[in-house]
Amino acid sequence: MGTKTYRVKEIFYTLQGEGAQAGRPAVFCRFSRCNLWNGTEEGRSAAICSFCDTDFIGTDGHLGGRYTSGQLVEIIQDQWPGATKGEHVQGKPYVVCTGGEPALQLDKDLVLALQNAGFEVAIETNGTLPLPDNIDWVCLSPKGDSELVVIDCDELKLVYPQGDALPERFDYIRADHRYLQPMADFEPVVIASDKLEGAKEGLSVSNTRKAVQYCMKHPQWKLSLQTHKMLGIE
Ligand SMILES: C[S@@+](CC[C@H](N)C(=O)[O-])C[C@H]1O[C@@H](n2cnc3c(N)ncnc32)[C@H](O)[C@@H]1O
Ligand SMILES: Nc1nc2[nH]cc(C(=O)O)c2c(=O)[nH]1
Ligand code: SF4
Ligand SMILES: [Mg+2]
Repeated sequence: MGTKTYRVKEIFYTLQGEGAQAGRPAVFCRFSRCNLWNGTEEGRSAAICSFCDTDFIGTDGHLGGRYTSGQLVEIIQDQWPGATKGEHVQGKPYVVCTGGEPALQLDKDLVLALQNAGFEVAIETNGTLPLPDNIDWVCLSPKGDSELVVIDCDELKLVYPQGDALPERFDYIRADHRYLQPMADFEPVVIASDKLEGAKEGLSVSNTRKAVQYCMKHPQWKLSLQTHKMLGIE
């Protein structure tokens, strides 16, 4: 029996840009592959999730590769200031498992290994696959008409507007926070970023307006802006 390896697109240290933890320093571990889109532009129109803003194919990004649990934990720990250098670790180390769809690969053992290394473990998931039950923070982001198996979460973060996934459809989901996140435009309109020239997508004025209006009419929903895109950070 071979040792299990995880396929990772990229690993980077930044601020969580979205939702209830926005502004919090975090290591992002972006797992390769998704079950709702094959990741190619040709495949986009036929995908269940057709508006994805992320390249999650392969293992060729920053610190990407195929890793055992031990290797992955070490690389993630290395990104946290001071964590492996015997210095005082400030703040609770925080890792966000994302992708692609991280639930295709993330398991209980890896979550536990990250926790044993001192990390609080978060996931960004589309909610169509079962999750390990020891994750500390679950951000559920439903897509189109896909069927959810995750119905309980810390935050529900719905990309808006989605014709097949109107907010009312998720009244039954238990969540401590409910966010609408404007769907990003693939022609960037306004972003206060020095990377504007190379940007493929950014904030959409009209989707943001629609989300603001919806939240003000239905105040159980709050607005989530992708602040990292405004800041020009990863
Ligand atoms: C790239 S996904 C990866 C994690 C997981 N597959 C999911 O969909 O939640 C990370 C987050 O970005 C959001 N997202 C993806 N494309 C977006 C877009 N065009 N505009 C706004 N948010 C988007 C997703 O809804 C999700 O909350
Ligand atoms: N800064 C930053 N915050 C994020 N929150 C969720 C992200 C994701 O792609 O999962 C993301 C991301 O890619 N960058
Ligand atoms: S489910 Fe998540 S990773 Fe997959 S295509 Fe949609 S936004 Fe992208
Ligand atoms: Mg992102």
